[in-house]
Amino acid sequence: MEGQNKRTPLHAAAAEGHHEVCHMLVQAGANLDMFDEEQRTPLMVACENNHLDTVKYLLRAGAAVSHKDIMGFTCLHLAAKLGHYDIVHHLLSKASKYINCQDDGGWTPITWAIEYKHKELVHLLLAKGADVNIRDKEENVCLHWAALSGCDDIAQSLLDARCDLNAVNVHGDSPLHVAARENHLECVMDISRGYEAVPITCVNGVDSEPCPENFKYIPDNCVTSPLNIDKDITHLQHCSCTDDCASSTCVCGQLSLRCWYDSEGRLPLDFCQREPPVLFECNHACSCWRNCRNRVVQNGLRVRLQLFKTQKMGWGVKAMQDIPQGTFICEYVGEIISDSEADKRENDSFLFTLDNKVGDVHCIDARLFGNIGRFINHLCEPNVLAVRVFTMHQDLRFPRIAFFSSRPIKAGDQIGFDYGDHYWRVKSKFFSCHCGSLKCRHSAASR
Ligand SMILES: C[S@@+](CC[C@H](N)C(=O)[O-])C[C@H]1O[C@@H](n2cnc3c(N)ncnc32)[C@H](O)[C@@H]1O
Repeated sequence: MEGQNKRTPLHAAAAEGHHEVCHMLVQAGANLDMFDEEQRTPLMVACENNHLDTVKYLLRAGAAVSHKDIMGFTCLHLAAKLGHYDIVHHLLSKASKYINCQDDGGWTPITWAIEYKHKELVHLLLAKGADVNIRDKEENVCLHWAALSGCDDIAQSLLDARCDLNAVNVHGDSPLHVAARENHLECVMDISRGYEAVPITCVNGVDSEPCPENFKYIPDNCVTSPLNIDKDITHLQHCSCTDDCASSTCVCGQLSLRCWYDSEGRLPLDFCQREPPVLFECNHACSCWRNCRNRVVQNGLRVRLQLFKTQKMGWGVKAMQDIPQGTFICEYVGEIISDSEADKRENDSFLFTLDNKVGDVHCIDARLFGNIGRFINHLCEPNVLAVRVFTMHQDLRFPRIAFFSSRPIKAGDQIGFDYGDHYWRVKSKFFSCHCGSLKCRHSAASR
């Protein structure tokens, strides 16, 4: 029996959540999978109207989960779009294979959950294996939709699930283009503007301060006045290795005492943290290949980091993944200046001194030009240490400053190094340490 909109009595009972009536109708021979005008079945109608008991009953009675309506929506699409968490959860427990089913626009259930900002539902679908890189009819991936809806938590979860930040749709837009156009740059922004191999997001969950824009993100050190760094290739000490430079005969390894990197590019547990050796990586004068073992810092950032607003230390840097001890985190990049120039600069908050025993002292000033390293705060219980590294030049006055994890770091931990007692002797007149550690040595209370 069909009524208005070609709906059967079973559609009507399902729409109201009268599962006992549904049961009577099914017992009396009602067809479970009749379509209404929009090609929706009673199960779809129950899903749309969030009637969990009716959904459970109809599934037990044998209703099909796979049907699509005239838009190509399945039950999962309908429930995901409307944010019906329990219905989605139940459907997935019964028929998880439809999790990545596409509707006529090429959208999957998670796309709808993203567009309507159903955060918990997005997390559920991610946990159940939703594919975030499926392209819709316009070649958008999930991040495009997160950028459009402007939900930073969801964008972050999608990045963590390896959604492609560089995916380009048929209009030539990446998710960043979409976010920029919608004025939602705070949510999916890669503060490195694509200069790093992994995007660095920026999140402020503390106040309304926008992501810092008062500096230029640069991936390598720069100069603003001539410093005559010796980059003469004939001055480079180099190896003649034809293997992977893991052996003790590698000249570059010998310059560093030995090649410290293991096969994963990590420093070993016995690496001296109190006085780290200077590292000489292989360079373009060597005979080895670009992928030899003795090259890590020159390969750039590889771990996922986030710039975040701390409660009391301004901006800080957080790990977005577990990081084993000895892993290269990032470099401290900025403008290389002379010590005398550094003395003239009013703001010394971003200076890193390149002490050396060979000549004039220089500093890296990351105030105007810098990378993510400029946001790393002081921690009295640090989890990274600074190591001096030479890569494509060996002018001993200008080592690169590379941060390596000094202990295992958990996803979500703030990253920090020890600024040193000298720093705090000078700065304690103006402010005290807010690292929050029970072992804090520079807090107001510990003075
Ligand atoms: C290199 S910057 C680090 C990034 C900085 N938090 C920001 O928002 O740009 C150094 C400055 O951060 C702040 N800072 C870093 N560590 C701190 C700590 N443990 N306690 C208090 N302030 C800290 C101080 O203002 C310091 O001058």
